[in-house]
Amino acid sequence: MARLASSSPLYEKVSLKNDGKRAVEFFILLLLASLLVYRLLNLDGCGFVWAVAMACESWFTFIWILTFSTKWNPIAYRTYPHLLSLREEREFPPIDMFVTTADPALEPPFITVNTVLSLLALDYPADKLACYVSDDGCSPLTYYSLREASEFAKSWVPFSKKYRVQTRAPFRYFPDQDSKVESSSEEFRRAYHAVKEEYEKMCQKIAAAGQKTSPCDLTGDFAEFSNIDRRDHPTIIKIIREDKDGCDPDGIPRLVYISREKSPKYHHNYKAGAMNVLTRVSGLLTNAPYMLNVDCDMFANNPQIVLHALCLFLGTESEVDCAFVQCPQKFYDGLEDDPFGNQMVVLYEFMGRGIVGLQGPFYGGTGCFHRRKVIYGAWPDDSCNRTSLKPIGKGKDMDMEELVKGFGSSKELVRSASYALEGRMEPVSLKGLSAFFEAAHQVASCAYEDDTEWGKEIGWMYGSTTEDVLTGLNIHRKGWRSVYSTPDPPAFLGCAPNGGPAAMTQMKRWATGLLEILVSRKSPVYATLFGKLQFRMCLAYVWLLVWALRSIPEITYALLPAYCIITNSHFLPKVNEPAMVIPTLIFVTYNIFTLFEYFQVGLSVRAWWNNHRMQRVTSACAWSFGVLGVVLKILGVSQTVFEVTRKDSSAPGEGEKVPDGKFTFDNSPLFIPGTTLVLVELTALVMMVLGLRPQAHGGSGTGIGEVICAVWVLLCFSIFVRGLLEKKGGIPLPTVFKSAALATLFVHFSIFTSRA
Ligand SMILES: O=c1ccn([C@@H]2O[C@H](COP(=O)(O)OP(=O)(O)O[C@H]3O[C@H](CO)[C@@H](O)[C@H](O)[C@H]3O)[C@@H](O)[C@H]2O)c(=O)[nH]1
Ligand SMILES: [Mn+2]
Repeated sequence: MARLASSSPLYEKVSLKNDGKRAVEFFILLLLASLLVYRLLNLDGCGFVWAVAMACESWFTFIWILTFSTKWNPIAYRTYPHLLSLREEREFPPIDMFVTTADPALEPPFITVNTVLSLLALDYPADKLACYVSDDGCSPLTYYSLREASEFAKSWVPFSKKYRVQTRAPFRYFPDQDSKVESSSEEFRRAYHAVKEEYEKMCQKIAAAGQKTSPCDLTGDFAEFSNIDRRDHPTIIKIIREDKDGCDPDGIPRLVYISREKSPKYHHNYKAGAMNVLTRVSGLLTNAPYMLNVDCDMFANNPQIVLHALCLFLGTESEVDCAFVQCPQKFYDGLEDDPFGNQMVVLYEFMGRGIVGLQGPFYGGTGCFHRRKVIYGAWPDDSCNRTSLKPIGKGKDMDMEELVKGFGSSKELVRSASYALEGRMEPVSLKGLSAFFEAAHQVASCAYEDDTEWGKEIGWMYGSTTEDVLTGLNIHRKGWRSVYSTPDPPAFLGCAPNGGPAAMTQMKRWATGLLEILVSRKSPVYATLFGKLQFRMCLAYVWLLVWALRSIPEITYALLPAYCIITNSHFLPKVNEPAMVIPTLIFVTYNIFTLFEYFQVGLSVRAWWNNHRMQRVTSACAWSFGVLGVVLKILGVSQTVFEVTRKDSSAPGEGEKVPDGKFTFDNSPLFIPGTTLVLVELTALVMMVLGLRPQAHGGSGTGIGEVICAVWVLLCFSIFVRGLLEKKGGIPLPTVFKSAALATLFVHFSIFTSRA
């Protein structure tokens, strides 16, 4: 495709480096180093506590080095889609859009429908778009809802394009617009009320269908859903909307529903498995060179997002610079001051942009545009074969036999894959829909991937519950770079889980999946040694993949003040020692510095504090179970699982929502570490106040430092203190008892070791 004259580039790359911040970060690094030196110099006679503290602090220094390196050169991309709009429509490449959903109860079809509607209404020639929905829940309600949505799209798509609606997910658009509409033109008002009425009808139908055991009679078009077991059923593929008369750029994109075959005999590999089926089925029908994928709750919030992404794909000098375009995950209905610390704004802004300045953003699983050929395992053109794995897709010398080995036995799929790898844009010409159905059922079956490269070298990678990071890493390993797109308004918005069990479970899954990658053969260390992953990119990946491991030193360090108070010893210098300056400075500088970062992106002190303390809670409670999960997997005791996050439905009449920012507890063992920590610190402080402690050895008893630290830990875990006191919504008694038992053990252990 011809590129525009270089005088009007489609995008710009801007460096956001900030020398002041670099200096402070370096200063903190120096402080950490001097603390370690101080510990080393005073090793004699200090014993166990000293060594433990030093080990933890070495780890924190290591993490800081990773952070420091990653944040060094933050980058932003600015894209100019209006320049792209000047081009002829026929120059625009086709895009396949994938939506995954897995459970109609945790992910209400109403939400999926809104996401799909927002995609169908994107500002892009409709005949170049196709939307594929994968339903791992095999739910007739989801299918029913999508059919209704497709009907409604007939009014919604032209309406939103004609009036340049910004938010094209109706459930977000209408409530927001109601107050403004009365001051608009007569014509708009009429159109608005008409389309709103249709929308409400659709909602009512979906809600009514959701109330019944099955949404309608499971006959006719629905017959395949009757008596179905979602864990054991044949493939269901439905073309909800096809492109009958060929090209109509002003029409409505194609919409396809897929529920892949499931069988207890085959592991379905969760989302990665679903994505691979979507890739194959779409390869047969449309075979677009670019693929957008979103989670079912991540609606398109910027209707121009495809154009923004194409600015990057088409504007980069060489393909190697842009394997995929990732948009950051942002959330709608974000609670004020981020009480659960899961909006990740600051994380994306500084760490995220820093990574963008390295080899490009990690793949985040949603809001991402991929090149199909990269997903098909292609290497950048100039690459030499540095690993034992054969590079696929080297243009002319493509070997048919190799392709069948990689892509499986479907002739149609192999042909379409060879087109994609060669960069030819046409889809395979299947003779009519029945030929398509036959081939599509074949590639969506459980057994299709046997003895192929799917999940290993082709498609979304298997073996981690964070398949996104693993898949992205495998792309970066080949030397590809990726690009970040942050248009205004934000490209996609999704829903962040509420605080409590849902958020903790999600964090546990992430930590587990990330650690699975670190200990696997696909780890970034190998990728740097034997592949083309850049060294500092490797450090950035390590920073992410060690999330779970960070829980161990963090819990240990949080226990140290309690241990010292109980045993009347110390792990910090005394107030009268000059060395006390070092930990004090670290504490003060670090906190002021991070606070400043929150101010930089316009957030409040409260948001900073919430994130800081929730980080400690997540680490102690969720990440620690990530370590446990992976250890059990390595020992062969149990497998890791992908537990789907509950999405709160804003569907009208779907019951009450509780977005009051209150952290809730349940019986899950995830809450035991936090409860135990709180009980231990409290016990220590009480023992100190009541004078129940042993005499200090030679005047080296607990100092003020340890007491401040214990109080700080209690402040960080204050939701647990509250949870202990509250009857309703507090920590369940069984959890309290288990934690109390652990806390008692710890106190006895401490006293025992100090006597020994
Ligand atoms: O067996 C499964 C399990 C999940 N999903 C889909 O995967 C997506 C993500 O699931 P969710 O429960 O929302 O997980 P999150 O933790 O919110 O997802 C984040 O983290 C995942 C990796 O852990 C990535 O895959 C996601 O893209 C990213 O948004 C959803 O659309 C699900 O429908 C499936 O299709 N099949
Ligand atoms: Mn999600």
